[in-house]
Amino acid sequence: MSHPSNPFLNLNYEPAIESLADYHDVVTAAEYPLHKLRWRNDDILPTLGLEPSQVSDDDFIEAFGHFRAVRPFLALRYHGYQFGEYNPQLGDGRGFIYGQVRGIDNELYDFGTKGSGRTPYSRTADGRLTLKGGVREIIASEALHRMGVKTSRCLSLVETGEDLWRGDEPSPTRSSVMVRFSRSHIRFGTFERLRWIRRDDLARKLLDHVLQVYYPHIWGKENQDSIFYLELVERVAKLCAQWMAAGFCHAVLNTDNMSITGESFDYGPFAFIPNYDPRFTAAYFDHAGRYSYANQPAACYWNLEKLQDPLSMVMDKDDMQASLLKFKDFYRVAYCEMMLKRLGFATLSEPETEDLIGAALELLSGVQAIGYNQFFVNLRQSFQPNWREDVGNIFADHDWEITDEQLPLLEKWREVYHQLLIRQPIAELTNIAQQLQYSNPTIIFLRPKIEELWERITVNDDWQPLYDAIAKLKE
Ligand SMILES: Nc1ncnc2c1ncn2[C@@H]1O[C@H](COP(=O)(O)OP(=O)(O)OP(=O)(O)O)[C@@H](O)[C@H]1O
Ligand SMILES: [Mg+2]
Repeated sequence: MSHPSNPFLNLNYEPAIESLADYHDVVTAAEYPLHKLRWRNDDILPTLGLEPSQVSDDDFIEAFGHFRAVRPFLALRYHGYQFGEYNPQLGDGRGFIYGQVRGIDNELYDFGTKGSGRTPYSRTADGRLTLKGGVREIIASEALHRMGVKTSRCLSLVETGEDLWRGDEPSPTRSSVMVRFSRSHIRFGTFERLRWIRRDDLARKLLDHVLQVYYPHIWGKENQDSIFYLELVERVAKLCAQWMAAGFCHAVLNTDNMSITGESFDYGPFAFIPNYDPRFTAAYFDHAGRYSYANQPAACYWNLEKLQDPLSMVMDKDDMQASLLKFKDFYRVAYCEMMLKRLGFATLSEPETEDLIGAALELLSGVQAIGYNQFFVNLRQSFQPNWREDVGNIFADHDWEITDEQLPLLEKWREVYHQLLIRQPIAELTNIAQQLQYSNPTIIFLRPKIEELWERITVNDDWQPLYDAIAKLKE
C-alpha cells in the first residue's frame, strides 16, 4: 500500500545530524498489532508548508504509525546526570529521529519518536510509551505552548494495541507511539557523553553543528563559543521563568532532558501546581524534592554548570562561569515579564512590578484556597473597567474561601492593583482585558482534570472530552 502522495513522505528531509555520523545508531521501528490515530496536531502543519486538508489520517498513520521511512532512523547517543548521579547508560531507548525538516520559518525541526521500539539503549525496558503517557505529553505541551512557554509539540499519537506493564499505571495498560515536533533533540547529555569518552574532536564538531544550525546569528563570530554559552544561559533562564510563571513543575530536570536550544520537552510525571506551594514536587520518586517547583531555577543553574565540564574541552571554563553568574538576572527579567502579562500589564516600572508580583504571590501563598492558575483565570473573567473607579469593585464577587486573618492579603493586592489602574489612562483598560485573555487560558490541566479526561478514554473510549479540553486552550 504505497502512498506516493503522502505529504509527510515528500517533505524535504535534511541529513543534518545524520551526516555527522558520530552521534547516533541506525535503528528499526517496532511493528504493532494496531494503528489508531488518536491525535494529529494540525496547528503544526502550516509550519511544514502543509494545509491540514491536504493531509489525511492515513498519511499520519503510514508515516508515524507504520513508520514508512524516508531517511534512516537515528537513535541518538547521550548520557546524563539523573538526580545528581552520572549515568553513562542512556541514549534513545524508545525513540529515534524520524527526520529533520526545515519549516517555512527557515528553522530546522526534528520529528522525534517516543515509544517506537527497542534500540541499543533500551537496557531491560520495552521501548514503548503508554497511551496515557502520550496523552499526558500532548496535554503538557499544548498547555505550555498556549501559555507562551518555548516547548516541543506532539505532532501525532497513534494507539498501537499492545499491553504494557508499568508500576505507575494500573496494568496492563494501553500502548502508543508519539511523534514529537521539536527544535532539537541534542541534549546537554549529548555533550556529556563526549567528555566521558574523551573526544574533544567530537565535541568541537557537535558544537559547530549546534552553532550553525541553532545559533546561526553567532556562527563565525569572534568569541562565538563564549557568546553561545551566554546565550544558552539566557535561553534556559528564560525557559525556567516561563515554567514558573505558568505554575508548571517539570519533575525530571536531568541533563538528558535539557535541550541545547533551550526548549522544554519530555513531559513525564509533570504537574501544574494546584496552589502556590514552593515545595510542591511532581514526581512520586523525587523523595528529596530535588526538582520541586521552587527548586527549578537552581536545578537549571546546576545543569548549566555541569555542562561546563564537557564544553571546557573546547572553550574556557572561567569565561563560562562568568556568564553563568548572569543566570539570576536573566531569570528575574523574564519572570517579571511573564508575570506582569498574566496580571494584565505589558510593562510597568521596576518598583511597580515588584509590588504587584510581590502582593500577588503573598496572596497566593497565604491563601492556599485560591488555586494558582485559578487566580489568573478569575482575574481574566472578573476584570471590569469599573475596577479603576473604586477599589471595592475589585474581585467584589469572588467566591474564594478566605478567613478573617487572610483578608489583609487580599486587601493589599486590591490596593496595589487599584493604584496601578488609576495610573493607567482609561483607554488602556481594554488592553489590560485583552492581555489577561491572551495570557490566561481558562482551562487548567490540574491532575484531577487530566485523570478525568483519561477516565473517559479508558472507560468509554471517548476521546471527545480530551479534544474539547485542548480546543478550549484557544479561547
Ligand atoms: N520503556 C522504555 N524503554 C526503553 N527505554 C526507556 C523506556 N523508558 C525510558 N527509557 C530510557 O530511559 C532514559 C530516561 O527516560 P526519560 O523518561 O527521561 O526519557 P524518555 O521519556 O524516554 O524520552 P525523551 O527524553 O526523549 O522524552 C532514556 O534514555 C529513555 O530512552
Ligand atoms: Mg528523557
